[in-house]
Amino acid sequence: MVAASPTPVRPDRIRPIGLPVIDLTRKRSDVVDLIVRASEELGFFKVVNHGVPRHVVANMEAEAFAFFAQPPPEKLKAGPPNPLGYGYKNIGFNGDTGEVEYLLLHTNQASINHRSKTISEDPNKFSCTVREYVEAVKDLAVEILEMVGEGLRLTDPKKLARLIRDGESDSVFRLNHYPSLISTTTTTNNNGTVDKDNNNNSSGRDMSSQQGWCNVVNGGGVSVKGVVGFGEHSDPQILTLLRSNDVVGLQISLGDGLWAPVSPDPDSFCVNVGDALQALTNGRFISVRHRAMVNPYRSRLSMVYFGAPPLHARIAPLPETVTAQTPSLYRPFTWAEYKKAAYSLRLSHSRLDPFRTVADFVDNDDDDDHRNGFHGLNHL
Ligand SMILES: C=C1C[C@]23C[C@@]1(O)CC[C@H]2[C@@]12CC[C@H](O)[C@@](C)(C(=O)O1)[C@H]2[C@@H]3C(=O)O
Ligand SMILES: O=C(O)CCC(=O)C(=O)O
Ligand SMILES: [Fe+2]
Repeated sequence: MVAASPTPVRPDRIRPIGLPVIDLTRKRSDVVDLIVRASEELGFFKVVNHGVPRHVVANMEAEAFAFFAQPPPEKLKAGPPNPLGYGYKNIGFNGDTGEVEYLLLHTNQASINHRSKTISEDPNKFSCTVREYVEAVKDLAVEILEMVGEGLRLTDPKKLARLIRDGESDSVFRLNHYPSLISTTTTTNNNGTVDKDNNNNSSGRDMSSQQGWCNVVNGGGVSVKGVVGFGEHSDPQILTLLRSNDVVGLQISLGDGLWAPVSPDPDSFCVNVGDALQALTNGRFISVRHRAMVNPYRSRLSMVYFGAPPLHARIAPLPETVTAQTPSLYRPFTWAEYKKAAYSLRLSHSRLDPFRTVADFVDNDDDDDHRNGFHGLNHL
């Protein structure tokens, strides 16, 4: 019997492109235009001079690194994720995995206080640090959404921002740690002497396995290997604000197997349009597909705020985005309904498709057809 040859996987290609960086201290009307343009064209931009105090970010980063540096038994006390809590390698409930460990928290203060008890030996300090960070980043997300409201010329320009400002908002906060592939690295410190960096692979797992490796062709057309930390997906919420340390890893999908690396800048925030904002804008803004790769040499830490509406909030295309030429693409749904559907699907799935008004094409089965332009018929 002849063994079937494996289906060839088209290698992903890396295409470095200039991604939008928006200085929030520029003239407001310019900032509004730049935000709208980036959200329409890519669903992604970076913001600088954002006003989130440096010490707030530094304190959060220190707490996160301290947590992940602990031995596995200590970290496991904060798990398993339900989906909140400490998780390691498993993402969601449907078999997705990645070379990542994480803490997923609800931004509700009672929930943070409760979770902190299993996360830190000084739960008060941990919960205060998270509260300060989440408040500051939420204010930034509110500011951006108010500008989106202005840019879209909404009759109530603050309508979008109110969804995440609401005391009952279902926003979540995630700390992702991508240990480097080597457990001990040597670096040269300021004195010119050599340091051993043991903070890198503290997950206690065997990182030598080749699972999760994929072929990647870089800009010069040379095939290199990359390890996926957090696989391709879009974020379900309204707006995501991500800050990472100065280690490269985040990539934005340009479609067709092309990936744009995001250069790391600890002083900026990356902003992703999420699925809910794509629906609210009737498809005018794009919910960006992205992924995170593991850096072979240095551990990467990302701190991610996902701004979401309250569970009972109704999501439907805003009337200002629906015209005779651009009829409503999505049926109304509540955030609770959307979240439930999201958790029933795999990470890479197109979660908005089942909410489209028109009979459409989706490919939410487990093969790789969506990468080849094949689509199956959706609920007719
Ligand atoms: C596989 C899954 C993990 C996820 C829930 C889901 O079923 C599909 C979406 C995933 C995602 C991506 C963005 C955020 O990191 C996240 C918290 C979210 O809201 O949707 C995760 C979910 C998760 O890890 O629990
Ligand atoms: O860590 C990153 O850079 C990406 C993480 C991410 O996309 C997520 O947590 O949803
Ligand atoms: Fe994401």
